[in-house]
Amino acid sequence: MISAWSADDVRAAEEPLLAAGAPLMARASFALATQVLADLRARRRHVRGARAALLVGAGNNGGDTLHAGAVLARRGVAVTAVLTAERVHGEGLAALRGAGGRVVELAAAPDRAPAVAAEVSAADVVLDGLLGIGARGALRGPAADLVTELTAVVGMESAEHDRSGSADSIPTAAGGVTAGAGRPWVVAVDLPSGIGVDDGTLPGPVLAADRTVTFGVAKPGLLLPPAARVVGEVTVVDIGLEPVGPPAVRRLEAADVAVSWPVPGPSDHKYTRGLVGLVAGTATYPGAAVLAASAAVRTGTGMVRYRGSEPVARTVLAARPEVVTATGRVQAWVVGPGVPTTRDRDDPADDGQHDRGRGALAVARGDLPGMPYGPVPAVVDAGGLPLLGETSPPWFVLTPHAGELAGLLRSRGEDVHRDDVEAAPLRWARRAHELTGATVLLKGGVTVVAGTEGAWAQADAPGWLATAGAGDVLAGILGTMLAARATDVVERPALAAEVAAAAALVHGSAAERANPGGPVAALDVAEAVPGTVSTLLGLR
Ligand SMILES: NC(=O)C1=CN([C@@H]2O[C@H](COP(=O)(O)OP(=O)(O)OC[C@H]3O[C@@H](n4cnc5c(N)ncnc54)[C@H](OP(=O)(O)O)[C@@H]3O)[C@@H](O)[C@H]2O)[C@@H](O)CC1
Ligand SMILES: Nc1ncnc2c1ncn2[C@@H]1O[C@H](COP(=O)(O)OP(=O)(O)O)[C@@H](O)[C@H]1O
Ligand SMILES: [K+]
Repeated sequence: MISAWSADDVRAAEEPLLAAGAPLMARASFALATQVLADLRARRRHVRGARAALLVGAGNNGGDTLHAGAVLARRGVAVTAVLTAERVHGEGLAALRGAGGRVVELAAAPDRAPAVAAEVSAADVVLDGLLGIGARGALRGPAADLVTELTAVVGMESAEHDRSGSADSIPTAAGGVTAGAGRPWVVAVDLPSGIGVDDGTLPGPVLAADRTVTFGVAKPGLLLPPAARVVGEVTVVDIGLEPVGPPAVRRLEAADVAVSWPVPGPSDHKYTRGLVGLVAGTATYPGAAVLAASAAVRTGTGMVRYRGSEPVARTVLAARPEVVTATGRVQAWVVGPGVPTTRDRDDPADDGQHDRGRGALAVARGDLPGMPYGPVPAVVDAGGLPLLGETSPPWFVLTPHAGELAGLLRSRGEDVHRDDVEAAPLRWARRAHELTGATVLLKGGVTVVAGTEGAWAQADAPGWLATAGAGDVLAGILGTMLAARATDVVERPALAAEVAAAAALVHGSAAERANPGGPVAALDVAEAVPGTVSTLLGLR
């Protein structure tokens, strides 16, 4: 698991260490320099003679960068520091000068930004030390001018990396092109300057990194979209920080999902494994029912009970003969894939699914006295979202994409559109959780989950997963995972968010497995789930 703490929590963790005289900046800058030297060695034969450009801001982030630059200069790297503020970290500057580094004072001559950017872009490696956790809002002044010029020269996309990463690395969510000749390797110091440290927003110009060397612990902005696209490979270096309190954002790794996977034992039978009830598909969208049912079956449910019109049920059974249409006990409901979003009960395209969906959600909420089958978790997707009541329990997991989330929020009085959600996914997922009470899984290239305790950000899927029906597959996977742990999820509401994050990991990993490095169809993703799960379980 990768855990990220807010800027305030990091400062609070630093305080006692600094008071005790711990050399945090020395540790941070030495680790940074060591990583930069390793990257240089990997990219060219000799470190000696390589050119490094340091982008230096007013604060300690610039201090880290200057100290690291001094280490590089002593190893024979030709180091130039571009100072974007009139006052920068004094000790760091003295160290760099003492090691033979060159200094360019951009703050004194801001109109030189284009010429300085051209020089910086000719370096082998650029260290972005303009802003760290002290960042407030978009980059301003000479730092903003320089980054704007640089992004025009070197581009906004970061380089492609090995997705597997190393033990202390977070695989990138970016993708993109390999940093080739003519484009410097960009290393962000603590974080790419100008990202929203705690919310992952991109309020202004940001130089996309190939690697981020972050100190002590990850910061939320490194995991969250859209900033997660510009962080490159994240390397967390230990400087002795131990934040107290829960992390703000977490990311599950495969091994985390493996340890909590419910593996059936000799005393299990289909009713103990969890039954999924599925209200999905209409005559207009029968495929969604097939996809969700296939995914639920392939994730290892005890049984799928399908609820829908007879022609759609026949289509589902033709694809998945394991599915049952008889009514009975259900441990988790999936409501809404392939169901139209209209609120009109008389819509002929509705096929009766709105009424079935409302009924299922009432059972899942535990609203029906005398009904023995609730409360149980529910996945509420697509056309199920408008069926929600004013408030929902946290064991309901809503699975909108950005457009659907904006619609849900508008229906509750927020003036928000798809673009707003895409610019600040965590903020709006949280808002939807506050307004509805439900756990909210917001789908996207990085999937964000907001629940009763903290948030999750999963970046497991290749871009190829952005294909019709992929969301229906996720709904089926999540339904099975919730059904298997139904009692726990209802009793411990925070668990719903963790299971949702785990489902996003399984979904993304299955997409990668279905056709590594190439296009996938939604049904192929469902078919790849059993193999994905056995590979995960091999990690136990
Ligand atoms: N504490 C420690 O010992 C350790 C700290 N460490 C390192 O320190 C970093 C945090 O350092 P920090 O607190 O000095 O803040 P930092 O991010 O460098 O910048 C603040 C400066 O930037 C300015 N500024 C703010 N927003 C701006 C904007 N949008 N555009 C332009 N300027 C802006 C702001 O000016 P102000 O807004 O206050 O006028 C202020 O001058 C941390 O990320 C890590 O790298 C490690 O070495 C471990 C040990
Ligand atoms: N750029 C991307 N990279 C990786 N996964 C993506 C990307 N865009 C979307 N996805 C994933 O693809 C799925 C699309 O779901 P959705 O939009 O509901 O499609 P549909 O309604 O057609 O099933 C989601 O799980 C989402 O997280
Ligand atoms: K930085």
